[in-house]
Amino acid sequence: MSNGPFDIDVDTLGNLRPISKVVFSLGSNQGESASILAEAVEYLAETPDLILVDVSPVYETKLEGDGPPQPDFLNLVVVAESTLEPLTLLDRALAIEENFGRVREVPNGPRTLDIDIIMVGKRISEAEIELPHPRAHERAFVLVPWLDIDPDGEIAGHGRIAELVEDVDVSGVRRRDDIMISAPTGF
Ligand SMILES: Nc1ncnc2c1ncn2[C@@H]1O[C@H](COP(=O)(O)OP(=O)(O)OP(=O)(O)O)[C@@H](O)[C@H]1O
Ligand SMILES: Nc1nc2c(c(=O)[nH]1)N=C(CO)CN2
Repeated sequence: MSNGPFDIDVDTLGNLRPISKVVFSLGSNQGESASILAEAVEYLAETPDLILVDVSPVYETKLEGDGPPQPDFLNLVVVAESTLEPLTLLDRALAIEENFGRVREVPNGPRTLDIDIIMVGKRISEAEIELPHPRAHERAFVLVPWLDIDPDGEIAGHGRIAELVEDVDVSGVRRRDDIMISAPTGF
């Protein structure tokens, strides 16, 4: 098993598999958003070879970026560690989104669940996945929750989240301490 976080894993055949830090951003602004996020965190926690390290507080956030008028979001960030390949993680994220009936009808429209993969260790873009996520460094709904659980976090090519958050407008994000979501298996 693991020699520690973000280290090396030895599988049953003796192969060495690097363990990467993985950061997910989850958002919902359609349906029962708090329960949807809680269930999505459970699905992530049930993913083989993906260990949740921490789940951020929940934030209520105004739409950032383009899109038609729509309800405010609930957002949170999950920090995990995994030996899985980025495209395997993306497949899992898309499968969880589909489980909540996400259909891409209106561009940038409301969504029951959106899971963005912000980073997978030092991995960079390949095939259908952009890494690190190209807009994460300018999004308060990613940086603010992430900072709560990972004060030393960094986005490769952009720097420390503690500094990035100084450059974004945080007036549209509000912590919702009345909504408690944590990983089902203790960490
Ligand atoms: N790092 C990534 N995380 C999640 N999806 C990604 C990533 N890189 C590429 N994609 C692809 O982008 C597609 C479009 O994502 P989606 O429609 O959810 O965009 P969005 O989340 O609304 O906008 P944004 O990309 O600005 O967050 C996904 O289906 C996925 O295949
Ligand atoms: N507040 C907020 N704004 C967004 C969000 C989101 O989750 N929350 N997701 C987006 C596309 O991923 C675009 N804009």
